[in-house]
Amino acid sequence: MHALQTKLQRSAAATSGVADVHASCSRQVVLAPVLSRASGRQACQAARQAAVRASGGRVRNVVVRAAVSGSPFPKRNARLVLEDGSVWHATAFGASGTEIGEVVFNTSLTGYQEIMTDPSYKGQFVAFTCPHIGNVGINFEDMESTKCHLGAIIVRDLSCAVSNYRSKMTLDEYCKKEKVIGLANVDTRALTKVLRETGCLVGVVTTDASKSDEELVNMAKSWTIVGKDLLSVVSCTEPYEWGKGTSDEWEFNGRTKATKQQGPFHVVAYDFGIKTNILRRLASFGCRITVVPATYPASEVLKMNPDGVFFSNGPGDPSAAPYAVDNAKHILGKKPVFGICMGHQVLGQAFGGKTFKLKFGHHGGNHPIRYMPTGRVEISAQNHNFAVDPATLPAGVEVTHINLNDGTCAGMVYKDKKAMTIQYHPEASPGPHDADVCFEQFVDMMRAERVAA
Ligand SMILES: NC(=O)CC[C@H](N)C(=O)O
Repeated sequence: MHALQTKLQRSAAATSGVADVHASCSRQVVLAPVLSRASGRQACQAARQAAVRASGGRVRNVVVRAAVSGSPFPKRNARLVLEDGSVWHATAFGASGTEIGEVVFNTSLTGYQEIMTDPSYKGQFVAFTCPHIGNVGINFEDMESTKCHLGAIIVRDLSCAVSNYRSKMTLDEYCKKEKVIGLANVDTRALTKVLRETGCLVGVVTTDASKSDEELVNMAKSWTIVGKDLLSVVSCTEPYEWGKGTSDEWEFNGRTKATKQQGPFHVVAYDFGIKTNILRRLASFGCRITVVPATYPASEVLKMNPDGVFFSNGPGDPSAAPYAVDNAKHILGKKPVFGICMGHQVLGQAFGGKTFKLKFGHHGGNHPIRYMPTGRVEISAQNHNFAVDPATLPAGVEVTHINLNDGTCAGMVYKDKKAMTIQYHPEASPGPHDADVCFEQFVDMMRAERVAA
C-alpha cells in the first residue's frame, strides 16, 4: 500500500508540475497543492490523471483535493503592528519587507484590483472587510493606473484558486510583481472594529522576524500621513493627451451620445493621481483631455484655452499641497471646473473653505449620498479620509451632496465661479454607476460657457 501511495505521489507530482503532491492516509486521495501558475482545477485534474495512470488501473476513483491549508504558498510569517501597541500575526503573501502606512478598511465586495491600483491609496494599507479576496485573480483591463501605490493589503482569507476568464495572474503573483506586502489570515472584522473605535491608526507591516514588536510600535508612533505632499509623488511628470472612452458595455444610459455630438470639449486635467476610468468616462462624454502634472502652472493651463479644467482624485492630505490650491484659485472663475475627491478638497480650499480629517474615513462601494436639489439618493463608491468643512465655506457655495452615513459634505457647486465638485467616485470603478451623471453636468457647464462666449 505504501509503495502504491509513493508511486501515486511521484507520478502526480511529475505530471501536474506540483512540487509536493502527497497522498493522505486513504490511498485514493491525492492532495494537489495549487501552484500559482496553474489554476486549482488544472492542478487537480493533472494530478488525478497521473495517479490513475500510475496505479495501472487498480485505483480508478482517485479523489484529488487542492491542499488549502498552508501549502499553496510557502508559509511565511508576517506582522501588522499598530501605533496602539497591538500586534496582529498573519501569513505573508506577495512581497517581503517592511512598510509603514495608515491602515484603512474598505467595505467593497468587489474590485480589489481597482482599489489596489487607485493612486489615492499611496501611504495607506487597505484591510478588506470582504472576507474572501483573490478569487478572480488579476486582469490587464481593470487597472486604474500603471502600478500599485498602496503599501500593503490585509485580507482574511486569500483565495488560492482563481476563477475568472480574464485572469492573467494570481493576486499573490501580482503583489510580488508590484512589491506589495500581503497579509492573510488576519481577523479583519476585529481589525475593522478597532479602527472604527479608535479612528485610523498608523501601522507597520513586516515579514522581518528580526524586528521586535516594540521597535515596530515606535516606528508606527513616529509617522503620520498628515502634512505629507503625496500628489507630486504619484502624478505624471510630463503632460499627455487622452481620448479613449470606455467600451460599449458602459453605455448603460444612452447619455454619452448626446454630449458627444456637442463636443469635442477640451479639458485640461490636473493629475493628482488620476484614476484611468475618470479619463475614459470624460472621453466617453465627448472630452479630449490634456493631462498635466500636479504642479503644472495655472498660467500655462489657461494659455491652452481649454473648455474646462478638471482636478483629480489623489492621495494624502489636501493641506499639504498648497501649490494645487493656488493653481485652482488662479483658474477659478475663468473656466468651468470640476473636482473629484482630492480635487473636491483642493477646490473647497480654493473657495476659501477648510478641510479636516475624518475619524476613519469613507472607503467602500455602498455609501448613500443625497443630491440635495432633487432629493435623489445615489449609492456611491468612496475613498477618502479628509473632508471639506461646510461651516467654513463662503456665501455663494452650495453644498449639493450630503453623505447620509454621517452628514458630511459630499459635493458642492459654486455657481458664480462655474465650479462643481464631488467627494466620491462617479467613474464607478469599483462601484455603482449612480453618479455617472456628474460628467454630463460638467459637459453641460462647458457647453453653456461656449454658448455664452
Ligand atoms: N480618493 C481621493 O482623492 C482621496 C482624497 C484624500 N487623499 C483623502 O484621503 O481624503
